[in-house]
Amino acid sequence: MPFAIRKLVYKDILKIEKMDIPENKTTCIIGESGAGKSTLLKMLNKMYIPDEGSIHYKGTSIKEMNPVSLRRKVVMISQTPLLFGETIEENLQKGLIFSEKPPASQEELESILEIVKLDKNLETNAEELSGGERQRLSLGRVLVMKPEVYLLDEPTSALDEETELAVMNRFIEAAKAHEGTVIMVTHSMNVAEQYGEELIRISRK
Ligand SMILES: Nc1ncnc2c1ncn2[C@@H]1O[C@H](COP(=O)(O)OP(=O)(O)OP(=O)(O)O)[C@@H](O)[C@H]1O
Repeated sequence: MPFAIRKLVYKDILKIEKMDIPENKTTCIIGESGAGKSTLLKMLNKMYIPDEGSIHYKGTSIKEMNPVSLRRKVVMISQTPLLFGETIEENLQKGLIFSEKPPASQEELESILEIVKLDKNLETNAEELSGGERQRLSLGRVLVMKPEVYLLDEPTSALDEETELAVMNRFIEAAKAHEGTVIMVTHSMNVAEQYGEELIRISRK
């Protein structure tokens, strides 16, 4: 059980009595706009600290954990894709630098671009990418890191339905190949129904 949440309160935004998120599975978080879905994800990697209650990661309270080491294991993609360098290659390698891992080979990076269906060269300037392409680059960047947990905040919101389903299918398969846990906020009932092994609905407090 990577995450066990008990009696959590955050401002007047979130109140969760008990929530368990399973390991090596895909959990989809759904709920109306403003319900607190992004807030919950940000608590799981200690970007926000609950006012009350506890969050345990693999049996240890995250209060006791160093935020940087937690974020190397529990990696987040924000709702608005961020760029971390000039070229696609720099963006893909950035997560490895952050987690102090050796750089990936060109072949590995090219296979990651295929998984996320980003048909571009590694040398392409990332500034040229569209919103949907940047989302796929972000998915690629976290996939290269092979973290224990992926926190994905609407990772495919800018993609058309067909591409969204194809990308998530391949992403989840790749994450599971190294025993990753995927926790994803999504507005897409298609994605939630097809890939959510667990479904958590958040409603306004
Ligand atoms: N740091 C903060 N301080 C105060 N209020 C906040 C903070 N972060 C978010 N909120 C508020 O908390 C509520 C929940 O926001 P959150 O972004 O978690 O919702 P969401 O369910 O992810 O919404 P959406 O689906 O629209 O992205 C919103 O009303 C938002 O304005």
